Amino acid sequence: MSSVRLLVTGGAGYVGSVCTTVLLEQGHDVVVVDDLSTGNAEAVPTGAEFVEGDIAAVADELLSGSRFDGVLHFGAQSLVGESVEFPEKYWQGNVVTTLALLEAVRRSGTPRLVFSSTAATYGEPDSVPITEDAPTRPTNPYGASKLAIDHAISSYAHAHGLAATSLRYFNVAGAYGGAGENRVVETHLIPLVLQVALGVRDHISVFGTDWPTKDGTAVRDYIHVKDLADAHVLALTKSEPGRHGIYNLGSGEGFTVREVISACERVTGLPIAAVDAPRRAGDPAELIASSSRAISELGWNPQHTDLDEIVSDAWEFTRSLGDRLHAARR
Ligand SMILES: O=c1ccn([C@@H]2O[C@H](COP(=O)(O)OP(=O)(O)O[C@H]3O[C@H](CO)[C@H](O)[C@H](O)[C@H]3O)[C@@H](O)[C@H]2O)c(=O)[nH]1
Repeated sequence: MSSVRLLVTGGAGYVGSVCTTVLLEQGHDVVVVDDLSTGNAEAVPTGAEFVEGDIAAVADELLSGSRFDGVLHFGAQSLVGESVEFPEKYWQGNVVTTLALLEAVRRSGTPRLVFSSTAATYGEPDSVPITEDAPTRPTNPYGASKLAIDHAISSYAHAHGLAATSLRYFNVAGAYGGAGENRVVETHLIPLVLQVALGVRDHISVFGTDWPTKDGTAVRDYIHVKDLADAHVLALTKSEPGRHGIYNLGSGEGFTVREVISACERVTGLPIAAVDAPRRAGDPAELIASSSRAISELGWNPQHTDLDEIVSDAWEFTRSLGDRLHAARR
């Protein structure tokens, strides 16, 4: 793809910052917009122009002010447990904000949109691996809000000729180009387990040990954030006006929570204390992706599917945070 000008929402967050790094490496011109409600200004990669602000408030002015070739929309509220407790944050922060962004895209005639959708749109699957034709029955407001947005994007694509793509991420992990998982409030399994290895936390809670899985703990499909970023670039290149492509992105292999903890022990060479805990509200038992549509239609070719490699990159990043993590937990 020759050099293009792109607006990245949520570019101070984990996935958004890694994608921005990859887009900059490929010579594209990137403007990041982020309200820093969950991201860090220092995560915005050098070389990107940074606009601090609420996406809904600034999108119209930004997109109509100068021509953009596309928008990559990462900015979102994305914690399953929190969405059960505070659904309003998800309907407002995800759906209302994205509707404002879609209107700004339509009014400015911006031709392309890539949206961060999620495995949570499927809910508890009838069978795995999950294809894009599986029923969408989200089990939490987070997944429901992302599904509502997917529907809105479809109708905008069909009515207004937008070239749109929704990428349904499974469990993103790992690090790339100095960017990794570094949230103010961390709830994700791999960074938390690695914080135990680093001595920042004394144990990891295992949410649910009575799931119908091989060791009773929940199964997830972990995808390396660099492979995910590559899929975004392909989505920009391959999307067509008036069409909304939906693609699952995972490695196709499921690992239980206990297997992830073992991988972290292997990679770090350190023992990790785990304590059994009740199930977390809104969690499904097992999520494994079929990414065959992304592979055949987008030409996606994931390079980092080995769990130990994903954990190893995450560990390098977690160690680089070192003292700052200790200070934050004090
Ligand atoms: O301290 C913890 C944290 C997590 N888990 C378990 O580990 C698994 C993975 O949990 P994460 O919080 O790391 O990830 P989720 O599967 O909840 O969520 C991920 O997948 C979702 C789709 O289902 C969304 O896309 C979300 O943004 C993304 O982070 C789950 O079974 C969870 O219950 C624990 O046992 N202990």
